[in-house]
Amino acid sequence: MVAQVIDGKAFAANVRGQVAEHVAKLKEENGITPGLAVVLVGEDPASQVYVRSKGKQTVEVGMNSYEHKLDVDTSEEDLLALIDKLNNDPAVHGILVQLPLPKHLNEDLVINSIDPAKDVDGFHISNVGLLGTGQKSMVPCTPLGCLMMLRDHHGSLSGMDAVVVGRSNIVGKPMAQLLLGDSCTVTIAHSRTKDLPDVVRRADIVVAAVGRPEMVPGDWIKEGATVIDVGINRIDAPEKGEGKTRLVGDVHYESAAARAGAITPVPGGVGPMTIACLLANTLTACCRANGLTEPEGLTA
Ligand SMILES: Nc1nc(=O)c2c([nH]1)NC[C@@H]1CN(c3ccc(C(=O)N[C@@H](CCC(=O)O)C(=O)O)cc3)C=[N+]21
Repeated sequence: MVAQVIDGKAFAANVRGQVAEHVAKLKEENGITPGLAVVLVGEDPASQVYVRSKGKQTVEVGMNSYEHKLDVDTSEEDLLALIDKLNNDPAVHGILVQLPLPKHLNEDLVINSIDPAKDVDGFHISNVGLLGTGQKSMVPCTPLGCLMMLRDHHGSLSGMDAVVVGRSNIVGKPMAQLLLGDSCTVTIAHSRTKDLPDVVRRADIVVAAVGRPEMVPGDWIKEGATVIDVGINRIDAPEKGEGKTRLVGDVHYESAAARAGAITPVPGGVGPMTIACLLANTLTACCRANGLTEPEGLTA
């Protein structure tokens, strides 16, 4: 089988188009402009690139972008004070604190100080609990983007065997909850899983989210399965010249594409969908904050 490539870049452009349409309508009919605040502590170059592209796309869909760049040794007190200010700012509908934070800051404490209604990452314990009990919540962007692509490709996911490789709070666990919500039979596998290759071979849907370059080879993939590759790993690419690098996923793309029914590429797969879903979540948060009907098809 030669896999159909799921074009996350095109899919994300479509989601952003839908968001932009709703934003325009909100402005026109209600005089409201959604606002997203992004907080970056420190100067990690990869984070800076990512924050810049979020800011740019936020403005492109017609929303307000507020960037807060804080010094790497910002105190917890100062960071919490900023979050408190953003929580109480009516122009801000979504707050994202870029992770990871410098070591001296307590990530759990910081995330849980964000107003859950503005927690567009869906990381606040209150949103985690709401998702786990099937109640309306803010859903983490990466898993939401994966779910949208899976639903688009399959229609119903009911009864499918899904294996999520990776158990992180930001991808693996919420992804499993979403798949369960769509009536998949869900397995969460991880580094201690026995017979991992055989566990993955059972899957109709494989979501790889471990952060290890090309760790899932093609011969773990069941013929015709759908493969969602969440990993974005930068590795050396001496074949491109000295000091050059390239991006690869957690899946060995070529061998997996030879067996899968459908597969997301890296780059151009899950990554762009993550940002598109961040914008969708900001719009959703804005609609909820104003008691307005939220957009269809942009939430879980
Ligand atoms: N609170 C928080 N929320 C996040 O969602 C969050 C975060 N912190 N910290 C950092 C990670 C990383 N992340 C990415 C999203 C999109 C691409 C993306 O669009 N990547 C492009 C490639 C970009 C390139 O060429 O480097 C792609 O996959 O096609 C990458 C990385 C969100 N993160």
